[in-house]
Amino acid sequence: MIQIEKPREIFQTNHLNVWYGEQHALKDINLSIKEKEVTAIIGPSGCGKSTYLKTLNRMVELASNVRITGDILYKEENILHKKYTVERLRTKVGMVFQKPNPFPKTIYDNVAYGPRIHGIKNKKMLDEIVENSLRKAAIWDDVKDRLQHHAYGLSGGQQQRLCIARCLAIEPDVILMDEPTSALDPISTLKVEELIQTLKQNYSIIIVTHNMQQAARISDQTAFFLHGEMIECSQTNKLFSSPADRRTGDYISGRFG
Ligand SMILES: Nc1ncnc2c1ncn2[C@@H]1O[C@H](COP(=O)(O)OP(=O)(O)OP(=O)(O)O)[C@@H](O)[C@H]1O
Repeated sequence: MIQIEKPREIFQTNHLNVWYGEQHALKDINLSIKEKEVTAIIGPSGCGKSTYLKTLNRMVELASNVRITGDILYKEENILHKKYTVERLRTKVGMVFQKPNPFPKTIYDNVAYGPRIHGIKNKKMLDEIVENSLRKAAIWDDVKDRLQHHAYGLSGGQQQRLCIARCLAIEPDVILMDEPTSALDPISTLKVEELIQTLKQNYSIIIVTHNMQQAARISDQTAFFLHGEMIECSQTNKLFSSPADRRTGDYISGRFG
């Protein structure tokens, strides 16, 4: 008998609550993120999408007066446990932001930055990591003859793929993407979407997007958030064709948000 392997869960959030002071930004979120799939988080402005993403790499802790309850299991270990260090987490969970944010350095040094921090000094090894990461981010051909040029000389779309290469250089398992194409033109957007489709063969990707067509095009499962609650999460085809909750239907058909 042929056994079809089900995707494993890489992240599991159980009864997750986040407050910024009095503001209850995430309310009892129970969500499983599957390995080597693309999970899209959608919902209107202020519903808690970015907060959820930033909780997964504990960036949310940078906000003042933040309080978190519940569990976040990454490969079955609770990352909110005080023994789990942020440094350890960030080697496994990389992040790409809305606006491309290369460091004010050369293209090479941007990608080599993470590996150098982790103690890799050997030039040949760094050269290999830089080339492989740029290839995986589908930008090697654009930059291979100008690795020592400043990253700011690249177009916005190229800068975003460079930031993805920088993230891949630390060999993460998970890539968090917070509206990664919202500052890009349609052609660059298409390239990044194609890249996401390729990357999911090896990485688990969680993407926050305002663009519902984008969620429908590139994700396997979609979660809809509203006022800090997760209203529903299901296979993307199902969520967009027959949502279980009326509020999801209203949002995806443009009745609000
Ligand atoms: N650092 C912070 N301090 C206080 N409140 C915050 C902070 N960050 C976010 N919030 C509040 O938490 C709620 C959720 O914000 P969040 O940024 O997660 O929403 P979002 O769905 O990502 O919104 P958008 O689509 O506009 O980016 C909002 O009410 C927001 O004002």
